Amino acid sequence: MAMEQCVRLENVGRRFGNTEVLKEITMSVQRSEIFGLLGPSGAGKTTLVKMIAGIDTATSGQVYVLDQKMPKLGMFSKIGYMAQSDALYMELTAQENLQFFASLYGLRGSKMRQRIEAVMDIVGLSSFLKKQVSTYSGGMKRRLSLAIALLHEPEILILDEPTVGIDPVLRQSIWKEFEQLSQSGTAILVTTHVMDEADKCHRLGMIRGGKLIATGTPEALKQETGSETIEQAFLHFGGVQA
Ligand SMILES: Nc1ncnc2c1ncn2[C@@H]1O[C@H](COP(=O)(O)OP(=O)(O)OP(=O)(O)O)[C@@H](O)[C@H]1O
Repeated sequence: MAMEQCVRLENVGRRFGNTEVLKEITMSVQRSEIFGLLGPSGAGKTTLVKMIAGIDTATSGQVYVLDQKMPKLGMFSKIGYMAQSDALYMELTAQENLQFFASLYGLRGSKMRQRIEAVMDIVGLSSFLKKQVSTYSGGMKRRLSLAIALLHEPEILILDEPTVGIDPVLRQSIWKEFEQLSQSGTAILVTTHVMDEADKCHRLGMIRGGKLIATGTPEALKQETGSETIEQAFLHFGGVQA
């Protein structure tokens, strides 16, 4: 059966002035797939996901989302994007934040209420709905940002380090939710440098110095390099012997 590609990158590059931050990235993310972008700080993960989300533009190559060339304005309703830094209105309550973003996505009335309830339940914040966001901890803000990205049931979910500052128990339940979303057809692209999260992805892209140095399932990447862990496999592909 042919796989349905939700995201497709062809020789994508990005430079800032004379600095080439991403080089000839070719990869794809399929429907129902959790694809992890793994790499050290500064590797280019955020730059790459921003181009897929349509908030930055490649300087070379092509980015397609659902067969549409990005950036494209109308695509924002199909994409849920959780940035690395939280874009929340601190002086408003969580509920007001959610209502604001829900209205941008055209959600109204009972559908809006139902989605707000559902996403706050997923991130374990239901009892904090009416609290002002300025009183939230860092981890709670991350969870609220994730709730916002899930509001409009996007076909593609792009999550830039979604579980930073989130405790292990909740992190596990959030990953279960990612698994469920993927089973219901959502394509999920997640950046991480947490190795145990990398193991939960269906497929990984290892990125280092702006280059995609390897792609494959966690198992295949380990096998190919004779490694016991993803970390060792990463070091191997990066030219460092563990
Ligand atoms: N607007 C910009 N202007 C100039 N350089 C930039 C800009 N945005 C990113 N860069 C550079 O691009 C490189 C990749 O940054 P990026 O944020 O994509 O890395 P990352 O892999 O997401 O890192 P982290 O895990 O720390 O978030 C870095 O060297 C960064 O300094």
